Amino acid sequence: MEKKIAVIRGDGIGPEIMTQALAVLDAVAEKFGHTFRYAEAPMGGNAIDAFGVPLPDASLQTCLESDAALLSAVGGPKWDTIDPAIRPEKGLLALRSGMGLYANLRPAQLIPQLRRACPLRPDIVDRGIDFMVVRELIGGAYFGEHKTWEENGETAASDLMIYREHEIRRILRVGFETAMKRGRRMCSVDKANVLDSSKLWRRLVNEMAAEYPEVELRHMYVDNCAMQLVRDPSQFDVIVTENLFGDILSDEASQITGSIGMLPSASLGDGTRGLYEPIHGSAPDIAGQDKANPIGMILAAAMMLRYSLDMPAEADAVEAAVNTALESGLRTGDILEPGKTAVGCAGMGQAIAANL
Ligand SMILES: NC(=O)c1ccc[n+]([C@@H]2O[C@H](COP(=O)([O-])OP(=O)(O)OC[C@H]3O[C@@H](n4cnc5c(N)ncnc54)[C@H](O)[C@@H]3O)[C@@H](O)[C@H]2O)c1
Ligand SMILES: CC(C)[C@H](C(=O)O)[C@@H](O)C(=O)O
Ligand SMILES: [Mg+2]
Repeated sequence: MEKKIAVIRGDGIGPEIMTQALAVLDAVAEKFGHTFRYAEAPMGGNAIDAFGVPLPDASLQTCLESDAALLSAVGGPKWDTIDPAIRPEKGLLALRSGMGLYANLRPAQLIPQLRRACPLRPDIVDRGIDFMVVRELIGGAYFGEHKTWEENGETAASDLMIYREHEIRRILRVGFETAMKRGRRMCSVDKANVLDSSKLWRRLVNEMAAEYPEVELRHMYVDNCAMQLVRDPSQFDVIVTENLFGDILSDEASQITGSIGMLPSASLGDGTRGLYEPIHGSAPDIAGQDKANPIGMILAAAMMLRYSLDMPAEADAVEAAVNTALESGLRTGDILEPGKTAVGCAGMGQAIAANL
C-alpha cells in the first residue's frame, strides 16, 4: 500500500525521536512491501522562527491532505516569553481543532519488562495496569475565552471552561465504544460537585449509559481519580474525561507504567485521519543530548498504523519489536534500573528498527 504521512518534527527532543520513528516506519515499509511518502509540516517553535506563526496554513493543509499525521512535541523556553497568542502550544491546539480531532486515546499499560521501573508496590502491580484514558481534546478550558485585564489596581485573568452537549456526547460515544471493545468497564471522571460543565457531563453520561447496558459505569471526581490511579490502577479499564483533567491524569498514568517517555497517543475525529504523538513534551532539559526515550514516539507510529492506515499486523510488529528491545535489556535513562548503563535515543531506535 502507498500512504502519505504528514511529519511534524517539532522542537527540543522532537527531531531526535522523529528520526527514530521514521527509521522504524521505513523498516515496516520494507518488511511489508509498503510505500510511505513523508510530507514535512512545520509546526511549533521552529515554525515561529521560520514563518512567524506556530501553525502555517500550508502545514495544516498538508495534514488534511495526508492519510495521517505524526507529531513529536513542540515548545520550549525559547518561546515561553513571546506573545501568548502565537506560542508553539497554540499551533498544536490549532492543529488538533483544525483537523477536528476531538478524541484523544491515551493507553496506559505496564509492559512486563518494565515492572522494575514502576514505582508502585509489587502487590499492586500484580493486579495489572492496563487502561485507556479517553480525553476530550478540542473543548473545555483550552478553547474557551482567555482573558487578562486590570481591575482595582491589579491584574486578573480567566479561562472559560465551556462544553456544549454535542461536544460531550461525541466523546462519550468514543468512551462507551472503547469500553465495549475492551473490558466493558467505564469510569467517567468529572468535578460535578463544583462545576456546571461537569454536572452537564454527568447527566449526558447517564443518558447514554441506557444505550450500553453491558458497560459497567462509574462516576468519579477527578481528585479522587488522581489518588485511585496510584492506590489501585487495576480498577480502571476506560477512563473518559474532559480536556484538562485528561491531560493531567494521563501524565500521572505514564509514571505508573514506567516513564512519560513510553506512552503514545492517538487523536481522532469522525473519519480515519488522525494525529499521533507521544504524550510527553519537547523535554528541553535533555534536548540534543541523545538521551530521549523514543519509545512513546515509536508506539505512536504503531497506533497510526492501526487506527489510520488499517495495518494491524504492521502495528503488532512494531509493538513486538519494542518489547524485544526491552527484553534484551536495552534501557534509556528514564527507565534505567540502578547499576545498569543507558542506551541513547538513536541506539534504542536502531535496535527497534533492526528487530523488524
Ligand atoms: N504534545 C506536545 O507537543 C507537548 C506536550 C507536553 C508539553 N509540551 C511542551 O514541552 C515543553 C516542556 O514541557 P515539560 O517540561 O512540562 O514536559 P516534558 O514532557 O517535555 O518533560 C517533563 C520531564 O519528562 C522528561 N521527558 C519527557 N519526555 C521524555 C522522553 N521521551 N524521554 C526521556 N525523558 C522525557 C523531561 O526530560 C522532563 O524531565 C513545554 O514548552 C510544554 O508546553 C508539548
Ligand atoms: C502542550 C500542551 C498544549 C498539550 C496539552 O495540554 O494538550 C500537552 O500537555 C499534551 O498532553 O499533549
Ligand atoms: Mg500533557
